Amino acid sequence: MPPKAGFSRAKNVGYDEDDIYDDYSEEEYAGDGEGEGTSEEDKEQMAAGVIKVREALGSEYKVKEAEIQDALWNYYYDVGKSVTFLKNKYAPKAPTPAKPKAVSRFDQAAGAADAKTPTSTGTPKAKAKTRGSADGEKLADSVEKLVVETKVKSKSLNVVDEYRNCALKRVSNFVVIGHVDHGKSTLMGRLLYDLKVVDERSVDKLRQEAETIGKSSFALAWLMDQTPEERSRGVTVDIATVPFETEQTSFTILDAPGHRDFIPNMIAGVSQADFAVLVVDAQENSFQSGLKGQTKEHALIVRSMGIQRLIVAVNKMDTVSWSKERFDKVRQATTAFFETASFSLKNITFIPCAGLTGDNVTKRVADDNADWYSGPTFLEALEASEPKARALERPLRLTINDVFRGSGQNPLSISGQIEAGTLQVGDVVLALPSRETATIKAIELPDGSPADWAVAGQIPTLHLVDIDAVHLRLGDLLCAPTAPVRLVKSFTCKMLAFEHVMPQFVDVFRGKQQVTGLITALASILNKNTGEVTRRKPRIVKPGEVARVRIELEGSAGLPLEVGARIVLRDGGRTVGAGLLESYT
Ligand SMILES: Nc1nc2c(ncn2[C@@H]2O[C@H](COP(=O)(O)OP(=O)(O)OP(=O)(O)O)[C@@H](O)[C@H]2O)c(=O)[nH]1
Repeated sequence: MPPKAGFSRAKNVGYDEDDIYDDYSEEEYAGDGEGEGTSEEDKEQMAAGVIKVREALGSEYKVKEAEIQDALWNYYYDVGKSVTFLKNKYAPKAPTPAKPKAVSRFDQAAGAADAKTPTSTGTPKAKAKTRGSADGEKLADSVEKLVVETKVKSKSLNVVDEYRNCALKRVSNFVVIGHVDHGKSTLMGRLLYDLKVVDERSVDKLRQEAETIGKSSFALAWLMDQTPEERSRGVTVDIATVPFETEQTSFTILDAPGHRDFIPNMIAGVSQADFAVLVVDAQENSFQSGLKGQTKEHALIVRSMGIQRLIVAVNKMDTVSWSKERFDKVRQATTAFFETASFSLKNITFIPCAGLTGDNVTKRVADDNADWYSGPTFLEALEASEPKARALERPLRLTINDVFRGSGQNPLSISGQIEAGTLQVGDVVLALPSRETATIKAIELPDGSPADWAVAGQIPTLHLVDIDAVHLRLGDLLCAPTAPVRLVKSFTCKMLAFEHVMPQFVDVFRGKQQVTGLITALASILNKNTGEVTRRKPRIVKPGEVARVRIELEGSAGLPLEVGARIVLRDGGRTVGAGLLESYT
């Protein structure tokens, strides 16, 4: 629907019109000459829209009529998008505790550094003063003083040397993506079963449980989907991280849900992966619905999050009698799409397999109809996938996947992937966005063994002290307090558009962290391969185009972002684009 005349675009989007509309004459912007007032049709649509939005919001949300109108106008009378936007903006607040908000220890430390006082945890400073420092400078002194307060002893190891001198197995993490029901969990369950990661008794138990609810084929999938909620619904609702080992490699599976409602979880999984396994159902009808659904969306997200290597498991081959023709068709149809999504075909391996029967998963397919296939098994393709280079020398960055209460000795634990740098017992880490510090009391590796240190690529469990659980949430970032990540409120990114993109509201995701933002300016369209500017100040970005856009985040918190960070933009439950942060202010 075209922009409607009679409302001032600038009134609720808050950007400088000149930035965007420089290229366009007044007439062009005003559409086809209906700029003088609101038409009857507009008024009717607006009135009907307001009623529908009010209904959808219910009595919980106290939103003024003018705000609803603004939202409807901004989203061209799309009720769904307006409701999502208003719900995000006016989510009912939890009752605030009577106690005034404590200043985080990080801010206290920053304040202390500013004041150059010798004590690290002295009286909280005025907010304005602490903020400046909390954004990254002058912290080293204060943080060192915080370390002194902890009772956890550090061995002060040179972790990079320790790592280089020990013969650790290669670490490789992969995300499993694909349309709902194409068999992701079953394939992973089969892999774990055949590699004897799970014992026969547990599988028998799951089989019996599955049979009692008449879904015996789900037993293998349940090895991956462990929570009771997931079992009763038969879908995966969060990222399951499951470690397993082969002779050469310590793998971690990041099993992401296929439903579109859970795409934010998938984004979080993808941002931690070295490569991706895309599971595609070989059957014609399912394959086609996947192409219209999450098969494409997931593959695009994966590519825009910087993943180059893809294993395409053409699954359920048993249901198509291991037909070479069917396999070739799936390969052809997906290859065409991968090329447009800027994948390099040399990095893509297609494997025909059947997770349910186990054929071509860890052992070669026995079916005579599959004589035509002489390529690798799924497991061999996993082994052949090189993990990304690890940034060991950079400051610590770890995204939290899980926060939980461990044993009595370890009342607060987190797990997550170290994206960059190293850590060791006794280290003080800074949590963002809470700006609280914590001390690492103990480290556990994915196989449950204790460790003195861990490095980029690994997904350790950290037992923490000197912090309260309220300061740590899924998706938060732990970083080196001496080199903190900035909480960014506006930035420029290079974005691949999945849908038409204009100046509009979007949900900005950094992994699982999410903040509402506004695309305030479309600066230019770029050549996909060279990055050169091909057009300045476009009015709209079309699906498949790469553009440089400016985004302002709402609220005061911001997102912890650095140059090179990958972000995903969603709107009303759809992924509209994904990008790479180029600069921020
Ligand atoms: N015949 C056959 N059925 C399979 C195969 N793999 C999975 N299935 C069946 O397909 C259905 C869906 O499998 P899941 O593994 O739960 O699919 P999923 O992609 O993990 O689904 P979500 O977790 O909801 O995203 C189940 O009934 C499986 O038993 C296969 O290789 N052959």
